[in-house]
Amino acid sequence: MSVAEHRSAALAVDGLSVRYGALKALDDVSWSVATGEILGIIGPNGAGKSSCFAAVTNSVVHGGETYLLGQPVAGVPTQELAVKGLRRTFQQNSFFGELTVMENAVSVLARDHSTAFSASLLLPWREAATRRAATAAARRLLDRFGIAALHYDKRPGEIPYGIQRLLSVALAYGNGPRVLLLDEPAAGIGGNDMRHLARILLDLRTAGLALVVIEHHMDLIMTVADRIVVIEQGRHLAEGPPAAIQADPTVLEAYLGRTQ
Ligand SMILES: Nc1ncnc2c1ncn2[C@@H]1O[C@H](COP(=O)(O)OP(=O)(O)OP(=O)(O)O)[C@@H](O)[C@H]1O
Repeated sequence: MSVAEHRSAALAVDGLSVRYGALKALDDVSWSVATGEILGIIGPNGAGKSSCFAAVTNSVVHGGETYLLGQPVAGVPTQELAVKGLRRTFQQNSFFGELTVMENAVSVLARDHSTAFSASLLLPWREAATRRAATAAARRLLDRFGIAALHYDKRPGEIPYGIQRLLSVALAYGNGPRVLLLDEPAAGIGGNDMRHLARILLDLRTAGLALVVIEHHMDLIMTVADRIVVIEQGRHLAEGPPAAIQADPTVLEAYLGRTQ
């Protein structure tokens, strides 16, 4: 990968390697995503896709370098990366199960705002105004992800599963990162929920977010991604636009062919 590519990408990873004991889960994998682009990452179960996200967010020991908005960030703690604009979701839904949907949204926005915003939540004379502002911001966040008001006062476990998946993405998005990594956002959903998710991903792209999406649902990823990286057994197998990937004999042999 050239120096120019590092500088122009929203996120670039160069030579990522991850080992779990004797297992080489990821071996010298490189890719990048630009602002306003959706990069899809596909590959068979256990190929090393989630390990990519773990390495990029510095939550696992790894080799290689990561550049966020042109700056090397390999040693930056995960929480600090989130503040710098790199956030992720996990395969499992992730929210506070005892809080309502609205309270979950308010709490991530309080986390993402400045410490002054969070501190002001504790000052009694500013509390009412701050809470109103926080609730209004949380409504805007939930609305952006198509989460209807009828769900606001429920706990996440009480809302339909498709909406739970969107809530996980909304909470990771918070006050708006520069790069969002989504690990199988469509896991366990289908039909209208999938179409809804696709629309939201395209809207986020239009708004200038860089998105990296790991996905097993080929319909979804081939529809929304601008470019696809294929990983197999920890290695970068292929890369290109969806149509080229779908027609690539190596990919068909290694991955897509097995699902047909
Ligand atoms: N914490 C861990 N400790 C040991 N081995 C792990 C760990 N996490 C992942 N692995 C192994 O590393 C390999 C890559 O796993 P990874 O989860 O990155 O693959 P994946 O492509 O995301 O798979 P899937 O599509 O099934 O989620 C697999 O063999 C997996 O069993």
